[in-house]
Amino acid sequence: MDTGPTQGKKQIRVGFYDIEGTIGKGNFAVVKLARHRITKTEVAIKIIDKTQLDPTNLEKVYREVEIMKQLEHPHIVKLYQVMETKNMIYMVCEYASKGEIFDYIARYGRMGEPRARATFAQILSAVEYCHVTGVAHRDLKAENLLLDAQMNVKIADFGFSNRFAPGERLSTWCGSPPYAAPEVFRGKHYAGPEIDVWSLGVVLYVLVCGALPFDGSTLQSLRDRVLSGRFRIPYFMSTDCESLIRKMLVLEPSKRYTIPQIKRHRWMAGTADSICSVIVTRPSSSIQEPNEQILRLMHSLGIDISRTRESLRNSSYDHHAAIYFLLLER
Ligand SMILES: CC1(C)C(=O)N([C@H]2C=Cc3c(O)cccc32)c2nc(Nc3ccccc3)ncc21
Repeated sequence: MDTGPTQGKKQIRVGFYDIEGTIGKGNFAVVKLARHRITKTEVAIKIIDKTQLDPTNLEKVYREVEIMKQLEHPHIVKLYQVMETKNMIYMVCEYASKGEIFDYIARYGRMGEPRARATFAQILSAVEYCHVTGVAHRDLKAENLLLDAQMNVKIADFGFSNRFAPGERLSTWCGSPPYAAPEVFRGKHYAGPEIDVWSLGVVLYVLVCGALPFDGSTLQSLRDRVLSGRFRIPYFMSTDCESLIRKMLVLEPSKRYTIPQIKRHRWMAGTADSICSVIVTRPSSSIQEPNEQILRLMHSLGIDISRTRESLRNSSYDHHAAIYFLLLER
């Protein structure tokens, strides 16, 4: 019994993690703030009760895990470890301590365009990386864009994401209505990236205006607004910003800007040199070429690094991998 600083209050533990609080609750999942007992790093653990899920939603959870295992980018929440029991799945993830961009804007109001540009460039590099990796997020919205302690963007919640392949069409209705593309409202089939671009257009509008471009008191009135493709441009929005948003919120998917076109737009000028654009062209990862310095540090902690190498190679996402990723973070 740990009678240390908690003065006898029972520390709840999951694996090597001490639970410290609750960050959020979903219908079949709860997200807890926790701390790794060895590295003392804060993490966010998404705890899913499998017994509450029907086979379709269970399949979606496993797909989310598989997709998150594949993604490694500075502006995407990192998955460190997966633990599974008969009834539960525990996804140990990077903790974005400053919460949702949505709440940040609700509290501090719209961002000035320079701030919005820097934030949007981070979001864009993460989404481009997903598309290059063959993944469409499909639920991009201000509520899923988190901020870490350094105010960097961390995209969360790949619950709706899916792989897309050129030529293949997806059809599931997903995402949040104010961010959903017209073709999704029309129940049309779509490839994937172009509905993320529409949502990015809505996100950029929200960052700059602090309000949604399309809204409505009923789903029907919202749908009509989206399908009209008309939205208000406030007096304070620059013409360059308006021009970019109008190229993303295009009704016809084939005429909508692609991410490379967005990056070249004059409103985005000056963000191309950010580190992330380098990573997209060469998606190297610390999984394929483990960081030898971290392995040496683990060895000095008495941790078996041959087990760690094997765990990284097999994408086991077990305790060894978690310690490696957590030490890499610092
Ligand atoms: C594991 C993971 C990725 C996750 O599933 N959530 C949940 C939980 C709350 C929530 C939300 O409010 C919006 C999106 C995702 C989520 C996380 N929340 C955080 N930070 C946070 C901090 C203060 C407020 C909200 C979120 N970091 C990592 C995650």
